[in-house]
Amino acid sequence: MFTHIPLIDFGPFLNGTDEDRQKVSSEIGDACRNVGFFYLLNHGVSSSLIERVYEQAERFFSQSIEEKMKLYIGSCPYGNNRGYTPMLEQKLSLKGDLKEGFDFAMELPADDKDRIERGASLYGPNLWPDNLEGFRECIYDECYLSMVSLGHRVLEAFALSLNLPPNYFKSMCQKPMVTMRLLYYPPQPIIIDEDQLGCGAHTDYECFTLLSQSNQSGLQVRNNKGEWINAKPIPNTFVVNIGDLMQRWTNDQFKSTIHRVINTSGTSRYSIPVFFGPDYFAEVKCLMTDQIAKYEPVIVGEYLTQRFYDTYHYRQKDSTSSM
Ligand SMILES: O=C(O)CCC(=O)C(=O)O
Ligand SMILES: [Fe+2]
Repeated sequence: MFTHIPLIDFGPFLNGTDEDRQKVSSEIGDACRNVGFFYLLNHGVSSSLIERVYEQAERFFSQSIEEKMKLYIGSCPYGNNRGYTPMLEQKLSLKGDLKEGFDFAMELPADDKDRIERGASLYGPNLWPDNLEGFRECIYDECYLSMVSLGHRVLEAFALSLNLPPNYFKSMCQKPMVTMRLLYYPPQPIIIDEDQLGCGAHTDYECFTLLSQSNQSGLQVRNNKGEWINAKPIPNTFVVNIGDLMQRWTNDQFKSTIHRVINTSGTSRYSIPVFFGPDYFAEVKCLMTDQIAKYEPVIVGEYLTQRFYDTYHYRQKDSTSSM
C-alpha cells in the first residue's frame, strides 16, 4: 500500500552504462508494480520548452468560446478525436468535467493508407488554429515529437524491467497512437460537488502517460486503502503512470491506478498529458507466457475507440456516427 509517489532519476538510463539502465529499469518496474505512478526526473526535455508550451496553452484557452469552437472535437471532419473539448464535454465526472482541452496526435495525411484501406479511423490529420502563429511549431514540431522520443525510451525501460529485450515493444510502436492534450482547469468552487470535478476518477486508456503539471496542485492518486494521495507538482519532472492497455499486457503486474483532479488552488491550472500507446492494429495480449491470461486480447485502435465513446459527450449524441 503506497503513501507517496516515487521519484526516479532517468539520467543514468539515458546517459549511463548497461548496468545503470538495468538499475533504473528495476526501480521503474517496482514503481509500476506497487504504485502505477512515478515522477521522472532528468528526462531530457528542456524546461524552457515546456514553459513555452504553457504559454501557448494560455494563449489558446484565453480565446473566445466561438473561436475555440471552430476546432470543436465533435465536428472534427476526420472523426479522429482531435481538437477542442469545451467545459463539461468529457464525462469522467458524472455531471461533466470542469476543464477544457485541446487534443492532437500523430500528424498523418487524410488519405493515410491504414486509415482509408484498413479503417484505422483514429489516424489522420490534426485540427490546428489558423490564427495563432507559432502554435503548432511549438506544441507539435518541438514538444510533441520530443515527447514521443522520450516515450520510446520509457518503453525500453519497461521492457527491461519485465526481463524482455529493450526493443521488445518497438515493432508494435512504428506508427504509435500517441495523443497529447493541453488541459485548462478553472479554479474549482469552494464547495466541491463530487459529481463535478476537474477530472473525475478514472484510469488512463493507453499504455502509459507522461504528464507535465503547471505549479498548481490538483492531481490525486488513489491507493488500495481508498486514500487519495496528492501528486503535487515537482519542478522539471513528468508524472508517469501506467494505463489500462499496459495493465492488460502485463496481466496485472503493472497497475493502472485510479486518479482524479480537483483544482482547489484558487487559480488556473494547466497540465499537458501525453498518452503513449502502440500502433492502431497492434494486438495487446498477455505477455506472460507462463500465466493464465486475465484479459481477452484487444486490437489497440478498436479498444481506444470504445473508451473514447464511453466518456465523450459528442460521441454519445449520435450513435450512428462512424466513430
Ligand atoms: O491534469 C492532470 O493532472 C491529469 C489529467 C489526467 O489524468 C488525464 O488527462 O488523464
Ligand atoms: Fe488520467
